[in-house]
Amino acid sequence: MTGISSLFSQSEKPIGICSDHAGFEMKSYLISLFEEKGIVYKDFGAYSGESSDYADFAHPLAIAVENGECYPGIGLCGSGNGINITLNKHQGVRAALCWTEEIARLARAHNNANVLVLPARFISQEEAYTILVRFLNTPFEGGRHERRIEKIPVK
Ligand SMILES: O=C(CO)[C@H](O)[C@H](O)[C@H](O)COP(=O)(O)O
Repeated sequence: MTGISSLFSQSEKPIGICSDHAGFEMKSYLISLFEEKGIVYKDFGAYSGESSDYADFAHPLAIAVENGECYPGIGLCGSGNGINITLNKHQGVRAALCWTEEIARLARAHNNANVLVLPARFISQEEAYTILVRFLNTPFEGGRHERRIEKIPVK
């Protein structure tokens, strides 16, 4: 598997990233990796570990992914559910809550997920790194999965 930096060089857009307070520490860890590897990103908050509301950060990230400003997105909260539910209110977002490398692979290969959501209170930093690298390095398979994702938006 190739690493974060080699994959990201294929994207012309910054990674968009957000969390609430529960995901702040893990977001900071991922941002430190981006900075170390020269990966361009845009941080949509939270900007501290002080108690906050995930929707305040998830909506701006979702809009940035929808309008093409950022790709892919990464969202983090305690369980991942609050951020994930909010992101998926946006028609142009396919956010996938991933807690294993295999689920991350399937989120890209089958669902063409454009936002990775991590449950920060339930995985280690090492697991987050592995999940993220797998997500970034897996292409969408298309075929039958294309037909299925085309049926997702509410008409
Ligand atoms: O929205 C969530 C659960 O669905 C997130 O995990 C939040 O981070 C969590 O609810 C925050 O909980 P806290 O007790 O306010 O820290």
